[in-house]
Amino acid sequence: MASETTVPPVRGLPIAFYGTIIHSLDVNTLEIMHNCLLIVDGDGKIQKIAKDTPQAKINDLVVETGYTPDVFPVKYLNRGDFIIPGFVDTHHHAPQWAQRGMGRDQTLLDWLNNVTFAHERKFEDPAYARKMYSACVSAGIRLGTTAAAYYGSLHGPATKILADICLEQGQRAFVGKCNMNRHSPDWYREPSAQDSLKQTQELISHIRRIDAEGKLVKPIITPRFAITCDDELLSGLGKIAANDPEIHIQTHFNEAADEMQFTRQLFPQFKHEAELYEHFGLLGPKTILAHSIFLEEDEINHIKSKGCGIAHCPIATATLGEFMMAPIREYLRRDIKVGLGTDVGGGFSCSILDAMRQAFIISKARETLTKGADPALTLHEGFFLATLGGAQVCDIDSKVGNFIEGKEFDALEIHTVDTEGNNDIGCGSVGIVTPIEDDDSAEVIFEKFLMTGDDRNIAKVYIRGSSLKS
Ligand SMILES: O=c1[nH]c(=O)c2nc[nH]c2[nH]1
Repeated sequence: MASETTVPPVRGLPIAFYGTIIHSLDVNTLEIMHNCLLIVDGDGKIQKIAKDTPQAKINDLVVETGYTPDVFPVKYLNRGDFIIPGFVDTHHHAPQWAQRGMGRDQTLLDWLNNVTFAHERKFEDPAYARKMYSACVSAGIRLGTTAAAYYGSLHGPATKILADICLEQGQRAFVGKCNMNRHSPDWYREPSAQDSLKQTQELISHIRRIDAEGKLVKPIITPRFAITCDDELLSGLGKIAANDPEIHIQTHFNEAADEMQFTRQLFPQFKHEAELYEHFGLLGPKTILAHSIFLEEDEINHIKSKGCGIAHCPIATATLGEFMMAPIREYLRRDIKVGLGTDVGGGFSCSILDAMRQAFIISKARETLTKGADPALTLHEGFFLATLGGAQVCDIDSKVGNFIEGKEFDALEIHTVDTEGNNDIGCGSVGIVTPIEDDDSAEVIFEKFLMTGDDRNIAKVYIRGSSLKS
């Protein structure tokens, strides 16, 4: 009998780093910790952070923390190397991994009908699902995504496989199957609301069986959007959420002109989408709203009062259908939670670094359009969205997102200089990151990585203290 997937054990042994550690304390505050000793305990939790520690003091601190220096592994980071928190992808369609960027010239609803549904249908085959999802999850880890909110296809069995794979590979994940019982081709539609709800309950039970404490993988209710869910289905999902305060929810929200028009036609009784999803009990502090482009004033107040988070997906919204720009500056001004999403496969890239760079471009365009009223995102803000902001949107910021003693160590070890001290050769282990020069400060090196680095610079990926990329 095949054994069931279980939570991989944590490393079991402590590890420590000494060098430059960089993280966000909040949206406005980037902290660069120099000569920092960071100790991770055997359970994968950050046990000690000691900034500005002279090298000669390391042994004393190791002893103070309860370890024996002779046998304690301290990893000394070279100049050009640093540690940052892992990236959080707040919006990712795993079954679209092999169709990224296809059909960009179409409007959203045409793209779903002409490109996407046919592709997602392939996930009725569990063997295909296993092959694609394994590749998709390992690519995300390689690119530094330590946590992701995944939409599966409509298939319960394939989505269980996605959850299994996240657990097997050790990625932190929210996994949901798409609920959709209308307004899609009959060959890609659930037969009834009852069937969709049953498959959802079974998926939730499966995930809670393989990861009972939700250490890595958690279920997430995933009404694809109101167009594909009838009233009975939306009410049933709202009831599941009402009876399960721990459950997360994700959906698409105010994302395109054709989508908004059709939604209004289907639900004329609601003044906007916020009222619609609220009516069905689907808005709360654990709800992730993808896109959120065209919100009315009242709607913004609504989602703020409910504590919802926004998955900003600037690649998809700028390249699929019309060019659209979510009002991110306004959301940040109002203290609404915002993170970044790759939106694979409306988004062509599965890299959060790419999503961050595109967020800079979109925010520049908005700054110009608003004549400076909505200033463009700063580098620090972009990095915050990619890390702590994403963790807030997924409601896991008490566990991960930055380096605070007691949090779990989800982190990336960045190298911008190879073992010979070179980085200007345009190839090899450090890729084509902008050359590091002798007088570059840690902040300059960090900016060079954010703006020009790629997965070759992500030398190690740690989730709960275990290294997943070697
Ligand atoms: O970017 C998107 N991708 C999708 O698969 C989808 N479905 C509904 N709305 C959507 N938007």
